[in-house]
Amino acid sequence: MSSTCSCAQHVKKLNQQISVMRKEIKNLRHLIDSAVRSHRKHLDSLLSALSHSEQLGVRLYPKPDQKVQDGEGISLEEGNIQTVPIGYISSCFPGKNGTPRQPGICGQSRATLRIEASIFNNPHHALIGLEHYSHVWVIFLFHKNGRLSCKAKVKPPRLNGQRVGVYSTRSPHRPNALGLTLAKLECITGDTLHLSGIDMIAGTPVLDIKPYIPEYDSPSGRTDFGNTVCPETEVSHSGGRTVLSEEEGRGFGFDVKEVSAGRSGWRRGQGAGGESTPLASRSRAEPFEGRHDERHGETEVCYSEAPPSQVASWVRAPPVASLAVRLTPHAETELRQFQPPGKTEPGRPSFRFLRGPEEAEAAIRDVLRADPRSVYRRTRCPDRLFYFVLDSAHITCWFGGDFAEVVRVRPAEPVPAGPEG
Ligand SMILES: C[S@@+](CC[C@H](N)C(=O)[O-])C[C@H]1O[C@@H](n2cnc3c(N)ncnc32)[C@H](O)[C@@H]1O
Repeated sequence: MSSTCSCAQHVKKLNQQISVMRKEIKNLRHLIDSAVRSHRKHLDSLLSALSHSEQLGVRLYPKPDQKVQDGEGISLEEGNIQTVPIGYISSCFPGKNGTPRQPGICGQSRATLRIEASIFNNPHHALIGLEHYSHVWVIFLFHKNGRLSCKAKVKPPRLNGQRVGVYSTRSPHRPNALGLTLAKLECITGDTLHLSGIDMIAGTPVLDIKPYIPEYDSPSGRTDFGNTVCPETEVSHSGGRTVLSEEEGRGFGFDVKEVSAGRSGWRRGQGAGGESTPLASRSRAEPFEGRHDERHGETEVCYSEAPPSQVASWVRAPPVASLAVRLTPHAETELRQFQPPGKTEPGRPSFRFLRGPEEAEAAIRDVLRADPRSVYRRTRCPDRLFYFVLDSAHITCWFGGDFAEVVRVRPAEPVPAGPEG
């Protein structure tokens, strides 16, 4: 009897211990789950930061609470994409120094883009029909930005230290670090695009290519914009509206007189309560005078004939002047030593992209005319020598008040081959 009793007690005790252990296991599971979740979140943000900057093609794992879609866990609907470069730029600019700030600065700047075989079974098939276009949009990643930037205001070099909103500029330092360049399509050979007028450094990962179609992409090529001045184009508002005082306007280079003369300016399309003024529905062809409102210190200006598009005046009339460029006779002689691509006379360097010393000289002049120095270099250390590499030439120059002089042109170190080349 007593042995049956102690046995039952023993079983009861064991059951109690098992139930305690079950609870502990459950708690541990909870702890492990939440640790995994938080590590995943951390890992996700690290991976997305990496994928934004240098580690292209990194797969984002599904978030713990996110539905797995297409086996990838990446939701287009939430604005997430997995970027895979379709190719890498090979360009005559191996580094950022001296690379034009916009494609229009240096028409001779050349590059090639080979579509990766890993993207399509037949990469050249993806280019069929593109030969009918003269220009292409290149969408790329600023992979050499160093770190991601989320600053709302930036200081574009053309504004010489003044800050403006990042989205009013083409600064490389922006969230998502995407660049957009309109390049000339020289020709296509197989799976490779030959481009000119570029502002991308060698090794730039390209995410997409689209044909440039003025009928779609340029307001002057489109008819669907109609003849009205859209209220959204307004810059000057007040009371729930953005106010740009005359002084601020001038700070950014707007000039009322200039505007009245119909050359450039900003306009206001709505009244104080947001109601449309006659300006908002004014025809492009109708003349309209610039006005200054003394009470509010605001300026309301309209083009005498509204152009198809409007551009901030600092783009066309930057506070930084362009420079006169000259080469010393010694530098000129050194430049003449360079041969066009494919020529291999012993003892003389060859270009990889540029067609010869004349084209290189034109490119050097274009690059320097636009003053490629950072605002810091220009203002804080103007007397320092400036170096940049153009194709296979290493250029040394110095800057005076309103000129740049090339003093030396030497063969550059060979550029490494592969995606970075
Ligand atoms: C001002 S951005 C403009 C690029 C493009 N046209 C745009 O508007 O998006 C051009 C400058 O970006 C820099 N750059 C070019 N390729 C880059 C890359 N892959 N990574 C980081 N910076 C780059 C060069 O210094 C170049 O002068």
